[in-house]
Amino acid sequence: MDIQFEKVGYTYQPQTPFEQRALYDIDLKITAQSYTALIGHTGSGKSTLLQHLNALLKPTSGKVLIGERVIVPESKNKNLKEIRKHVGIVFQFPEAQLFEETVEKDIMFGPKNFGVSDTEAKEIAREMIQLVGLDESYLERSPFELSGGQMRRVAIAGVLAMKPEILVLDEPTAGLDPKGRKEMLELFHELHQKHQQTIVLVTHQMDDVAEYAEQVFVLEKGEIVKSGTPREVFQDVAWLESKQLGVPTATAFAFKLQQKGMQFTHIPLTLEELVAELTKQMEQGGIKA
Ligand SMILES: Nc1ncnc2c1ncn2[C@@H]1O[C@H](COP(=O)(O)OP(=O)(O)OP(=O)(O)O)[C@@H](O)[C@H]1O
Repeated sequence: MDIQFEKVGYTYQPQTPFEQRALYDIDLKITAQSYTALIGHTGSGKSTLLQHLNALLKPTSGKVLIGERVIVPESKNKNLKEIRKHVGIVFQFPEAQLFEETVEKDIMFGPKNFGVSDTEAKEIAREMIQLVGLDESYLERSPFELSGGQMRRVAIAGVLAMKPEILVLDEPTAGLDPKGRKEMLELFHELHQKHQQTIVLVTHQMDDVAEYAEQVFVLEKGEIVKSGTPREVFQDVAWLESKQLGVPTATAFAFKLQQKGMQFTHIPLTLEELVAELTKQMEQGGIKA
C-alpha cells in the first residue's frame, strides 16, 4: 500500500483566535516497502504530518491517499477507523500508554478491539513478543516491572499486533541509552529487510537517517524544503549546517577535510564509507599513514 499527499495543508483550530497553520501544500509519496525518514526542527510539523498517515487528522486542504482510500477535508470520521489497522503509529514515549496488568493483555488489546478472538489474539501476542526480541516469559509479567527499553518494545509489539502494512515511528529511540538505541534501530531494520515492513521514521539523529533510510523529507515551518535519498539530501552540507539541521558524523568530518583541500569522489554518509574512502586515499598515497 502506498501513501500519497497532494497539496496537503493543515490548520489547527481554524477561524478562531487560536488558529495555527501547521502544514502548507505538502506533496509526498511513501511507497510500499520503503524506509522513509522525516526530519525537521521542533515545531516544523512532523507530528501533524504523521497523524495524516493514518487519518487521525484530516487535511484542512488538499488530499491524502492511503492505499485505495481518499481523505479530504469533508471525509466522514466514522469511515476512517479501518485505516488505523493498516497504518500503525508508535508515538513518542509509547510505554507511557501501557495500562494492562500483563504484557500479554497489552499486546492483545488492539487486535481484540478490532474483533479478533481471544485465542487468536493470544497467538498474535506470542508471535509479536518474539518479533520485538523478547521471549515468551515476558507475556505474564507486568509491563511496569520492565526496563524502559523493554517497555518500549512491548508498546511497539502492541502496534505490530495489528499487523500494519505501514509502521510509523515518532522518535522511537528518544531517551534510550546507546545500546538500546542501536538494538531498537536494528529491530526496525530487520522488520524492513526480512518482513518487507514499510517504515516511516521521525528522528533528529542524522546518523540513523544515513544508515537506514532510503528516502528523506526535510520539513521546515510546515513545508517540505528538501527531499531525496540520504545521499542527495546530505550532499548539501553547507545548507544543512546553515539550517542547523545536523549532518551525519562521517559527512561532517569529510566536509571539514574537504575544506582543508582533501578531494572526495563521494561524500561519505557512514563511518564505514569514511574509513573506506580514507583507506583508498592512503593506498593511493594521497594521505600519509
Ligand atoms: N493541538 C494543537 N493546537 C494548536 N497548534 C498546534 C497543536 N499541535 C501542534 N500545533 C502547532 O503546529 C505546529 C507544528 O507542530 P508539530 O507538533 O506538528 O511539530 P513537530 O515537528 O512534530 O515538533 P516536535 O519535534 O517538537 O514534536 C507548531 O507550530 C505547533 O505549535
